[in-house]
Amino acid sequence: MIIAVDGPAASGKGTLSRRLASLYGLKHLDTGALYRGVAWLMLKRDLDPRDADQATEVARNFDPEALGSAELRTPTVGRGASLVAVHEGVRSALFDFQRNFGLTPPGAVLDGRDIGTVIFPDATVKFFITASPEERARRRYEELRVQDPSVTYESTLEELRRRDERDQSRAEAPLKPAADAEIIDTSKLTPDEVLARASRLVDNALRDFAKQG
Ligand SMILES: Nc1ncnc2c1ncn2[C@@H]1O[C@H](COP(=O)(O)OP(=O)(O)OP(=O)(O)O)[C@@H](O)[C@H]1O
Ligand SMILES: Nc1ccn([C@@H]2O[C@H](COP(=O)(O)O)[C@@H](O)[C@H]2O)c(=O)n1
Repeated sequence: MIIAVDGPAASGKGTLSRRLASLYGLKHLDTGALYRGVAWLMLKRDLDPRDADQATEVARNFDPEALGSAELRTPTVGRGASLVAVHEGVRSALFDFQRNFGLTPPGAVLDGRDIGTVIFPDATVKFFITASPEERARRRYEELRVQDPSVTYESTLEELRRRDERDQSRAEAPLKPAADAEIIDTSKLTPDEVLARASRLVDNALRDFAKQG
């Protein structure tokens, strides 16, 4: 079983994905970490994430050690990730890794921006998790200010809007809900309520699958 979970930054897709994976005994892949990893490797080597050839080269020789970096979740790396993510070469270099991860038993929950539209258009169930920019900025600000007291809510909201715009308007695999995705707005829902809503849909899909035999 493949569960695709897409949505904008800080919408709660990682939280839901981890909980779905645990509930259904599946693996979980945060695909944003791959783009963050490419950006982090480039920044560490003083390379410009806007350079398509260099970004593609780094993605083709991706070093999984990057996924362990403590700097992966910083705003600078997040911004770099959305810059490397526009390059077609980077996206195709990361394609096989994501497909292979999902297709290896026992199946997986993958969260990102293009899982239901590009990576697994044939996913068993697809979700598009969203929330208002203000609520997403509030959540991200609460996380970031623990590490860096100089971060402000206003700068977090501005960066989040800029990232939404870049992710939605790029030519390659833009952020948008798959036509057959269930859209969940988490602005006024607790993580438990989001899980309850999502798992009802997964249970229905599993029931339909069992009936088909
Ligand atoms: N339904 C919710 N209500 C309130 N807070 C939530 C909810 N879901 C997640 N959060 C919190 O919001 C923050 C962002 O959530 P999460 O990391 O799951 O988002 P994300 O969409 O995966 O973000 P990113 O794309 O940047 O990785 C976390 O601190 C998480 O605990
Ligand atoms: N499937 C994906 C996942 C992520 N991206 C890009 O990476 C940036 C960081 O992602 P987070 O989920 O860690 O916030 C994101 O803004 C996207 O630009 C992507 O393109 N496709």
